[in-house]
Amino acid sequence: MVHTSVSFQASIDAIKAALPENLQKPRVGIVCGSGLSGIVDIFRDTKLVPYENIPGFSKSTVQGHKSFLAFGLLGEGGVPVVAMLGRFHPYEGHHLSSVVYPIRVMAKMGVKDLIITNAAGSLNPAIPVGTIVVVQDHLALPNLTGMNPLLGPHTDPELPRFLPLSDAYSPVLRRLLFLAAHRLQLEDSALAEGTYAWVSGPTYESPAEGRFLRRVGADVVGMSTVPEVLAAREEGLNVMVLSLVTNFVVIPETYRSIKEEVKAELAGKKVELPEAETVSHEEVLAIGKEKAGVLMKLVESVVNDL
Ligand SMILES: O=P(O)(O)O[C@@H]1C[C@H](O)[C@@H](CO)O1
Ligand code: HPA
Repeated sequence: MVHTSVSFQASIDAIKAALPENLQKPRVGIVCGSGLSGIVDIFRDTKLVPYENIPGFSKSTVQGHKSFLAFGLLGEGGVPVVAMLGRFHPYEGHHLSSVVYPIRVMAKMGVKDLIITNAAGSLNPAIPVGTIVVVQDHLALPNLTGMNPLLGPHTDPELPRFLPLSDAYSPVLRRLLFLAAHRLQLEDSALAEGTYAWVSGPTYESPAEGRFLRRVGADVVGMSTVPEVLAAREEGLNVMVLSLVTNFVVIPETYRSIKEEVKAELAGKKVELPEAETVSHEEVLAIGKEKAGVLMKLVESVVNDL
């Protein structure tokens, strides 16, 4: 799908037609990761707009993702916000321009700050399951090899052609996050800082891939977020990313040697078969459900302080 200023205006008109006046200019955008859409429960004056009613929007097909934009007021100050209850991943077959289309629409509606959440696997033994990682950098092999949402003709002279990424993750928003954690009396170990590796999915990492990502400096890995960050930065938004660690990436130090096992078996030894460790989307969603409350409170508190 080719997105033009005409299609953006059509999307915005359709959205605004479904909203009361006080929700039409959201200040903060939120993208909800797998199983993390519960934040809408603490919005006030909530209005849901189904993606199917918005020209240019696709439909999210992943379990744990809905297909609504949720508008409402958040925090004591009643900050107008918009949340994507469900995102688009390239592995679902969405073109990268469709993946980032809602981000551009949010920016064109007036959003200034974007808080992106996701579920991610930990590559770092010091970052256990349940930790919220405040992303400070990313490693995006797809971007480096030609799968970059900003590829293509430079049609909007208002946007930069060559986007720097050294300052992609706002220190201002991250500071507010850690102050919020202090106010909420979270334990120090509840939060970590780290680098998010973006992979296309939908396969989880092989052990060698996990080891590679760890060695090149990634702390967590996931299948989303980076395209959204790029589009948001191109649109001039301040961005913060919170990754909820839902599993460890399986990175064995040594491999089971079938060759040696067969030798042992032929020599008459009984060979114990170890249970294979794997990760599943069900596990990802279960941890999301368990920890969504903390994430929600942190986001509310940051929005309150903006
Ligand atoms: O949308 P997010 O990044 O939170 O979802 C993660 C990555 C995959 O879509 C899925 C794998 O379990 O969860
Ligand atoms: N790998 C990639 N994406 C993920 C993972 C993972 O281990 N967990 C949740 N999303």
